Amino acid sequence: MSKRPYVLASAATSLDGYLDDTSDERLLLSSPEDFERVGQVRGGVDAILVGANTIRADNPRLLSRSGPNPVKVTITGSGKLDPEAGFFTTGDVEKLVYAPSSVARRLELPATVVDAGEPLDIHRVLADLAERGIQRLMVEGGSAIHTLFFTEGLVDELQLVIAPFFVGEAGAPRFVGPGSFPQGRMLLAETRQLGDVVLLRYLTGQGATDFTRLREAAELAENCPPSTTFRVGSIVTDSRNTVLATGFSGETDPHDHAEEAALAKLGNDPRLAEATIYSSLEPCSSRASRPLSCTRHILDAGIPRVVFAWREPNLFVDAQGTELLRAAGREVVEIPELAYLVRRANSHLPGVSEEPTA
Ligand SMILES: NC(=O)C1=CN([C@@H]2O[C@H](COP(=O)(O)OP(=O)(O)OC[C@H]3O[C@@H](n4cnc5c(N)ncnc54)[C@H](OP(=O)(O)O)[C@@H]3O)[C@@H](O)[C@H]2O)C=CC1
Ligand SMILES: Nc1c(N[C@@H]2O[C@H](COP(=O)(O)O)[C@@H](O)[C@H]2O)[nH]c(=O)[nH]c1=O
Repeated sequence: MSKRPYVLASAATSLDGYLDDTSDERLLLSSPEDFERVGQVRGGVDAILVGANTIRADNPRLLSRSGPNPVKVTITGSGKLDPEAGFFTTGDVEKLVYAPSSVARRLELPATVVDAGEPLDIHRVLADLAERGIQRLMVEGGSAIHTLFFTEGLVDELQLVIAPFFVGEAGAPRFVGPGSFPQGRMLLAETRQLGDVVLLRYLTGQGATDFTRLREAAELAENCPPSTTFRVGSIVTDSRNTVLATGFSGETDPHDHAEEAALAKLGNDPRLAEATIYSSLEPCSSRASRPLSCTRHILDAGIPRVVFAWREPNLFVDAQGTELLRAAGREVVEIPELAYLVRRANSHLPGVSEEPTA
């Protein structure tokens, strides 16, 4: 399977599940606080995708409110896009238009037009985005686009905002249309009130797997003996999410780190070439008590994916595990929503409490 970006679907709906009404005016569903949040989420992704109809209906600019502006992406079957639309004229960023081969050939727009196959193949679009260095893609809709991404099983995370009113118009676009959607319940990772709307953050697929396994890894730290350094838990899984080994700080010796303890149980296991290592704390990059850091152990074991919750604060050393792993081409996923569990397990350390401000 070809690589694709992490896909974050984002939508605001009415109580009865509509994305918009039937008027020509764009319907504001989000509260001011939520529009601010959406602007910040845009600043944290590499690219943002909307369907051609949303460009025609809303004339969005798709700019961030903090951080760099993301690359703008759209897909079209007809090629009917106005070169004067805000999508093309705002933001000093690359604009990508994916179209079927027959349309891409003749399309002239102030953007990079990409042939996406005949008919357009959404998997090919995502593989191309990954090749262009897009690791995190925000998909803002509309209805046809959300339906396509969900029914193709291409969503890792959904950020759904519910506005406190009804639309009630049969012709208005729903969040998604009919289709064959992935089965099973998504994992509710967060709820948040923003003014008079509520944000529901769901994880699916790999996102849900990572969240669940990392929480289990963090809970393993409860086994650590009393310590004057970090209390960490780690789990190594294979490509099918089967647990290969677990470890925690101080497991067999007071100097053991969690990742080191887990990896010591696996030797040169060939399954490590497709494994994921979960560690509640970012893997260490230098050590006083042992010659090899956990980052070095992970690199030497050939593990391609690392998932952690809490960036190592510079209490003892200048931590660079994430940077070193990424520089070596390893995928590093940070899930800061679970960092509170790790801070709680380490509240014996100076300046650390469950709250992020400490
Ligand atoms: N509340 C919210 O969060 C949001 C609301 N919206 C609302 O959603 C509505 C738009 O939704 P909708 O009408 O469903 O349109 P979309 O924005 O989902 O765009 C649909 C268009 O995308 C292109 N497309 C989709 N799938 C394919 C495919 N497989 N191959 C080729 N092209 C494809 C087609 O473009 P073409 O026609 O050019 O061939 C199609 O008409 C608007 O009213 C907008 O305001 C939009 C985003 C967010
Ligand atoms: N109406 C609506 C959304 N609409 C989305 O925002 C896009 C326009 O953003 P901008 O470029 O900043 O003008 C629009 O095209 C659509 O994708 N989003 C939301 O979070 N909440 C809302 O209520």
